[in-house]
Amino acid sequence: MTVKKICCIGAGYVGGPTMAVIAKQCPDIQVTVVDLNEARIAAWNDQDVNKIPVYEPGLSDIVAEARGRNLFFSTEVDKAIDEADMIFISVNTPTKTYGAGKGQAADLKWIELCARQIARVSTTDKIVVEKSTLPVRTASTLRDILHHTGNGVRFQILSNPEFLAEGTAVEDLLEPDRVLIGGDQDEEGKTAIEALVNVYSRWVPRERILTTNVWSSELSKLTANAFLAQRVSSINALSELCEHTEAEINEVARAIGTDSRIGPKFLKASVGFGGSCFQKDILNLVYIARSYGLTEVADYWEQVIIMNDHQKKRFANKIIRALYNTVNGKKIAFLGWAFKKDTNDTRESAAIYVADHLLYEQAQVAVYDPKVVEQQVYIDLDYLATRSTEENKTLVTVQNDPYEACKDAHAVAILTEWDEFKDYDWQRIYDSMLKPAKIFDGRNLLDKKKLEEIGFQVHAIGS
Ligand SMILES: NC(=O)C1=CN([C@@H]2O[C@H](COP(=O)(O)OP(=O)(O)OC[C@H]3O[C@@H](n4cnc5c(N)ncnc54)[C@H](O)[C@@H]3O)[C@@H](O)[C@H]2O)C=CC1
Ligand SMILES: O=C(O)[C@H]1O[C@H](OP(=O)(O)OP(=O)(O)OC[C@H]2O[C@@H](n3ccc(=O)[nH]c3=O)[C@H](O)[C@@H]2O)[C@H](O)[C@@H](O)[C@@H]1O
Repeated sequence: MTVKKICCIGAGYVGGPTMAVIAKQCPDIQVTVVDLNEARIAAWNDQDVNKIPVYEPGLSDIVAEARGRNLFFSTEVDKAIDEADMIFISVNTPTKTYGAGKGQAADLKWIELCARQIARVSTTDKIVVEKSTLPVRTASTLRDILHHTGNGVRFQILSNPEFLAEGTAVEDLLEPDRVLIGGDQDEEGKTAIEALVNVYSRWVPRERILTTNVWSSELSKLTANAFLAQRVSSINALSELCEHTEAEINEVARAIGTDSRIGPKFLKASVGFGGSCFQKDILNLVYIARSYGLTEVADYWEQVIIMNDHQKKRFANKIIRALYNTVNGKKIAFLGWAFKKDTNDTRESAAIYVADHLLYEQAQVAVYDPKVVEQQVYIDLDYLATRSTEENKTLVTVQNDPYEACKDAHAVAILTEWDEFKDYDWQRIYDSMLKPAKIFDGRNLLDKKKLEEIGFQVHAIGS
């Protein structure tokens, strides 16, 4: 079967970039990305491609090339579903905030709504692809809904989890380590798998396209994120030990990373991992394991989250301690608010939690981030519901100029590893700060020796 029309439900950080790349690489396939969020679709359609809602290096060029040719963004969900022969579901699957599984299980409300909508409007056979990250066995729910329409339309369900990382989405999509496709192992299932393999194989070497049964594919996505996050928590755990023993975490990371069995990636100690997925997916894994009565398995993975929470809190406490145990009324400049560099995404960013902890102690926080807009900072803090919106507005300012953010500050904290921070005029920043001027480098980004020569007191992670 040759795919001619693709519909993707969900125009977010995954749906937008993945579909833009499919459209770029497959000019003969019409790709329509739909979303209920009108403002988001309007932004994807903005004449000025620099105003698309997801900031990713290289993405605006791809959108400019394909949009209007074979890439479309629309709010007409029913129409796009009915016209497509392959439908990707790429909607959000956040942690449940209510009811059974609150705080751990994935909220599959939006997934189920999509399945019901597909069941309701489809008049021709479809391949439905799980692109969202889902608990293992979700395909059985989709199957139950889609196979009981009674209108004779046939559906095949595939799992095709996405492994892109934000900030490098375009290169990850153009040159993925692997593409994973899970499907039923009968004839119809294999035909559906092959149809999707044929889309990716236009640009991904065939040997990098792995095919499995649906359940392995669903579980592999949660597992990959759990392993990656576990590495960060492992190195962060040791960063604390380094701070007590004069060992240097960067040196330890290099020493272990050169062992080819361990490998050098994902060993950067930090203020803690953030992002929309690591925490949510591990909590989901923990919940699934518990639901099967696997207490030891659940406890094992939960520790990754416990360690991460500890690291964020530890960083905030370190600032408070170094500022003589009181930050009340003291200005602390935050360089970075996004959860990592090269993205405007702030979901679960460590910066939010560090700020919240300092605000609890009545600090004055001045935030500068090259890509995060002012309103987002307040939305993130208000979401925690720790204090009133007015109080957040009083205690936190958002600056467009990093030098302004650092002026008259008692301390500067690096929360995101934006490259530009390395090139700032640190002498100028030092001169404008209160003394002793302190830097808390939550990313081990800056040149500690140079800063100390200027006169800063530098506190790095694991050093
Ligand atoms: N953000 C990332 O880097 C990655 C995310 N994922 C997974 O991909 C999924 C999507 O994540 P994001 O793109 O970050 O989420 P997002 O929140 O940026 O985008 C989801 C979009 O789906 C839309 N939506 C929800 N229900 C809808 C419906 N019934 N009809 C039409 N539109 C609907 C929302 O309005 C929203 O714009 C999640 O399951 C996530 O775990 C997987 C890999 C990477
Ligand atoms: O499912 C997802 O959403 C995605 O989650 C992560 O991607 P992402 O969260 O975008 O970014 P990462 O590069 O993984 O970074 C996650 C967090 O860990 C932190 N990190 C990462 C690496 C490291 O060595 N140290 C460290 O603190 C980052 O600063 C960031 O806060 C995975 O890397 C992707 O493969 C996956 O598709």
